[in-house]
Amino acid sequence: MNCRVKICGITNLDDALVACRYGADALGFVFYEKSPRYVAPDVANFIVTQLPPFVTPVALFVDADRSLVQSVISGSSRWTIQFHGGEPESECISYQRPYMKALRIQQGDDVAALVDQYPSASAILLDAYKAGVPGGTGEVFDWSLIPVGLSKPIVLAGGLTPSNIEQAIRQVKPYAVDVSGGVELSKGIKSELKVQEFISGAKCG
Ligand SMILES: O=C(O)c1ccccc1NCC(=O)[C@H](O)[C@H](O)COP(=O)(O)O
Repeated sequence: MNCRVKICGITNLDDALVACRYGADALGFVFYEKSPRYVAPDVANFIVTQLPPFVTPVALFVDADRSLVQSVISGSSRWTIQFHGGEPESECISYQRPYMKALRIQQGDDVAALVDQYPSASAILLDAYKAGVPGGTGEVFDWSLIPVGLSKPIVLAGGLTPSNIEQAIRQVKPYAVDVSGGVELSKGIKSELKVQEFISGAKCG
């Protein structure tokens, strides 16, 4: 299948290097202080200096202050940004960095129309909607809501695990997949075995 893989919720160097060793294409760092996967900007920027080439670090924000976004991305030219709140396109584009916009999908959504609101995005991440929780919910949404022929590359997220990743890729055919809770031992700490199984399922399944 050879789908690209982003491992999100990286909080420490060991987990970052394990994910890279098994073939992760991107690593996500959560700069949302209410998250159990929050990582301090200086820790994340240190981890970025240790990453091998061709692995993209992704800085995840939820309706963050401009000063926070600027301070994180000024630490490395390698950062791609993931906006996981209600940020409009005008805000996302204003940092002049490649970005993904996360959309939290629920029944009744017109996914194509939502995607079309972000013509400047590199990709759109589709995650499960859960009231009061901006992300990392561990919940799967109804993949049949995703139409074929969307205008942007799609990163599928939400409740993915080593057990459902092959089915997800077969059904949705996304550009990439994104996982956090499904490869954890505990919140913010990754399981080497689950990371290995997940990436192998996404790339070889
Ligand atoms: O992971 C978090 O704690 C988080 C908090 C606030 C906003 C987004 C968050 N994570 C976003 C991600 O990119 C997750 O990978 C995505 O939501 C899927 O999470 P999961 O269902 O646990 O795989």
